[in-house]
Amino acid sequence: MLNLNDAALFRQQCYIDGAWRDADGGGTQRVANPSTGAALGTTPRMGAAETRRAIAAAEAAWPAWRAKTAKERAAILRTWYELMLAHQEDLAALLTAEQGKPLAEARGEILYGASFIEWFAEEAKRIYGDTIPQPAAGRRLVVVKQPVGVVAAITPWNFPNAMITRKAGPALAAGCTVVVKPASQTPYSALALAELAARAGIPRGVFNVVTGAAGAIGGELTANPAVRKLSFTGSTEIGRELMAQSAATVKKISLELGGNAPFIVFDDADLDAAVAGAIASKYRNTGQTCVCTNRLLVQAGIYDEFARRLAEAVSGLKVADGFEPGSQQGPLIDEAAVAKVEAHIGDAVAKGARIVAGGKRHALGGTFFEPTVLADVTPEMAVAREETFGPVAPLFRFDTEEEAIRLANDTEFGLASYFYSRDIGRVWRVAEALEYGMVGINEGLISTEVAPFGGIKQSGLGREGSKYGIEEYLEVKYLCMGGIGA
Ligand SMILES: NC(=O)C1=CN([C@@H]2O[C@H](COP(=O)(O)OP(=O)(O)OC[C@H]3O[C@@H](n4cnc5c(N)ncnc54)[C@H](OP(=O)(O)O)[C@@H]3O)[C@@H](O)[C@H]2O)C=CC1
Ligand SMILES: O=C(O)[C@H](O)CS(=O)(=O)O
Repeated sequence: MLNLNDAALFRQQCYIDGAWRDADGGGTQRVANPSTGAALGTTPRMGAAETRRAIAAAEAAWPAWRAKTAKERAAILRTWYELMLAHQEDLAALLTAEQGKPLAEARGEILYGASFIEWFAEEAKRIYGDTIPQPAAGRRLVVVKQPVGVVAAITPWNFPNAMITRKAGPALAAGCTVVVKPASQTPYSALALAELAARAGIPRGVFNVVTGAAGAIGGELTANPAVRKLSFTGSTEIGRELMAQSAATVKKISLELGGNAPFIVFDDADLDAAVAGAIASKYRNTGQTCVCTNRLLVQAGIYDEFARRLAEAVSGLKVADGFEPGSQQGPLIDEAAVAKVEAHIGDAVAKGARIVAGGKRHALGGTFFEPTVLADVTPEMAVAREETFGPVAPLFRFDTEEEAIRLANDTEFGLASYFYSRDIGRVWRVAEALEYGMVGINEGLISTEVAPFGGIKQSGLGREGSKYGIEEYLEVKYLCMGGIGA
C-alpha cells in the first residue's frame, strides 16, 4: 500500500463544488498498480448526472472567480504551486503507484506540472489588451480580453499530474473555472491536486474532478452549453470524436493528440549527443509520451555506428518497478499497450527488420518490456505509420537531406520532431522544412512551461504553456466608444 506522509492526499472520492462525493449509485471503478497488478483502491464511477452538477458548480463559481483581480488569482495559484512542491514526494509516489513510471521521472513530472501553475500565476497579471487608433473622429477603440468561462479538461494516463496543471493553470489564471476528467487508470494524481487546490484557497466550484464512465462524462462535457471550452490531451481518435461532439455548441477547443516523431541523425552529427538524445526522446516514460521519437532516420554513412552505439546504450537501461532505486524503464500501462508493441515488432521483423536490442517481454513479467532497437526498418512497416507508444526504436536509413525531410514529413501527424546536425545551413533548412509544431535541434527533451507545446495536422489544435497558452482560455472583446466629440 501507499505510505504517504500526508494520507489526506490519497482521495477515493470525486471533488465537486468543494466537497468529496461518491457516485449517485455508489458505483466505483478499480485502480491498479500497472507494475504489480495490485489494487490501489477505487474511485467513483460517475456519469452524466454528476457531471452536470460539476458543470453547474463551475458555472456558479465563475462570476466571483473572474471578479477577483489578476493579482488575487495569481496569489492563490502561487500558493497551490508551493503546496505541490511541499508535497512533491507524496505526489510522486501516487503517480508512480498508479502510472508505473520510475520515481525519478515522477518527481520530475511533479516539478514540471507545478511549473505550469507557477508560470500562469505570473501570466495572469500580463493579460494585456490594446487601444486602436480611431478610424473616425469622436470614437475610441479598445480591445479587452476576458475569460472564456467554464472549461472541460479531459486528460490522459501518461502524465497524470502535468497534463492537468497544463490546462488548469492557464484556465484559472485567465479567470475560468474547470471540470477535469482524468484518465480512469490514473485518477489519484488529479484528486490529490484537488485536495491541494482546496488548501490553497481555490474557492468551491472553481476546480472540480469527476471520474467514471468516459463516454457519459465526455458526452455531458461536450454537449452542455454552459461549458464554453474543451481542452483534451489524448489519442487522435478520441480527439476527433470530442471535436465533433463539441460542434453542436460551438465550443472553443484545444487538442493535444497523437504523434509520430522523426529523429533524424545526419552524418555531421555529434554521435554521442545523438545517442543520448535518442535515449531521452525515445525511452522517457517507457516510450509512452506523445512527443517520443517514433522513427529514427539515420544517414547511411553513420548508420551502422549509430545503431551499434544506440543498441549498447539501450541494453544498459534498467527495467524495474518504478519504486526500485535506479529504475529507468517502468511497466507499460496495460496489456493492450504490450500487444501493440509486440504487433509492431512482429510486423517489422516479418518484413525484414532486424532486432539489435531487446525485442520481447521482460523477464519481470506483467507489462514490463525489453527496451528494443530495430534495424533495417522500411516505410512499408507499421512502425513507420503508427505511433508505437512503447520502448521501440526503429532505425530507417537515408542517403540525402531531401530524402530525410520527405520521409520525416510523410505522416498525418505533426507534433514533435528532432534532428542532429552541426551544419548551420542544414540546421536552418531542415528546421524550416519539417512539418511539425515543435523541432528539437541537437536536443531530445524539449518540453518546458515557457515554450508553446502543440502540434499541427492531425496532432492537434492550439498551444499549451508559454505566453501563447493563456490565449486558449480568453475571449477578445472589441469596444467601440462613440460620441466623444472632436
Ligand atoms: N499530444 C499529447 O500531448 C498527448 C497525446 N497522447 C496520445 O493519447 C494516446 C494514449 O493516451 P490515452 O490516455 O490512451 O488516450 P485516450 O484518448 O484513450 O484517453 C485520453 C482521455 O480521454 C478519455 N476518453 C476516452 N474515450 C472518451 C470518450 N469517448 N469521451 C470522453 N473522454 C474519453 C480517457 O478516459 P478513460 O481513461 O476513462 O478511458 C482519458 O481520460 C496516444 O495516442 C498518445 O499519443 C497522450 C498524451 C499526450
Ligand atoms: O502527454 C505527453 O506525452 C506530454 O505532453 C509530453 S511532455 O509535455 O511531458 O513532453
